[in-house]
Amino acid sequence: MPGLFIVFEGIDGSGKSTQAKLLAEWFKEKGYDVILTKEPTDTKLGKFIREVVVHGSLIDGSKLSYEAEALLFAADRAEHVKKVIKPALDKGKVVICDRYFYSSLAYQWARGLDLKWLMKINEFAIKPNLTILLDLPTKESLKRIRTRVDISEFDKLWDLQKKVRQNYLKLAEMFPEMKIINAMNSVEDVHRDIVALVEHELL
Ligand SMILES: Nc1ncnc2c1ncn2[C@@H]1O[C@H](COP(=O)(O)OP(=O)(O)O)[C@@H](O)[C@H]1O
Ligand SMILES: Cc1cn([C@H]2C[C@H](O)[C@@H](COP(=O)(O)OP(=O)(O)O)O2)c(=O)[nH]c1=O
Repeated sequence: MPGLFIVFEGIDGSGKSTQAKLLAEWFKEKGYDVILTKEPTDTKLGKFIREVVVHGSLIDGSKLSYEAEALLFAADRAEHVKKVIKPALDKGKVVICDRYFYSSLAYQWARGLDLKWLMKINEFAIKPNLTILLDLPTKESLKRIRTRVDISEFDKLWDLQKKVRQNYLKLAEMFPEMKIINAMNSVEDVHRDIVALVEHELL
């Protein structure tokens, strides 16, 4: 049986890591063979990206150009698809991924890069069976991650997150596999809504 590929997307603090873990547990309890993965990956390349791009440039633009950032995320994804995601799907596993190419479209588009170019450099990325967009107001997401962000960066992060949220909502109109879940509810209620969506769309 071919595997199932499920992706979580959303702005920082929308609950992706929390919900991805809960859904992986849910599948495991049903007897499925599940892998839980994320982007940037935990490889040397992914760690490099997190260090140089995410922490170096979350706000003010990194030492790297935005084009170079986009290509780095795409390079990490190429390795991820080829060495982790596709082999697991070929073995019939459920692959749950916290961020995927939609993050590149939403975030690098917000940096002013051309959407068509971003789609081109990610065209190798296999399409998920289901992409879950956890949507919530920027204000709430920033409240949830306030401990992670240096207070001096807050305003610029606010602007970026607002733009990224709008981009995600536009992407949801472009990609039929992307479904919107209200991330404002409690952890349990969001999980319940996600399970209902998975059962309706995939099982
Ligand atoms: N539905 C929710 N309601 C309130 N807080 C939440 C909810 N989901 C996650 N959180 C909290 O918000 C923070 C960010 O959650 P996380 O899953 O790390 O988000 P992301 O991976 O999207 O950045 C964590 O402290 C988490 O415990
Ligand atoms: C995968 C990916 C992430 N990103 C950004 C989104 C996040 O700010 C950061 C990834 O860090 P992450 O640990 O996912 O942040 P969070 O858990 O708060 O969502 O990198 C891109 O800009 N492009 C991409 O292709």
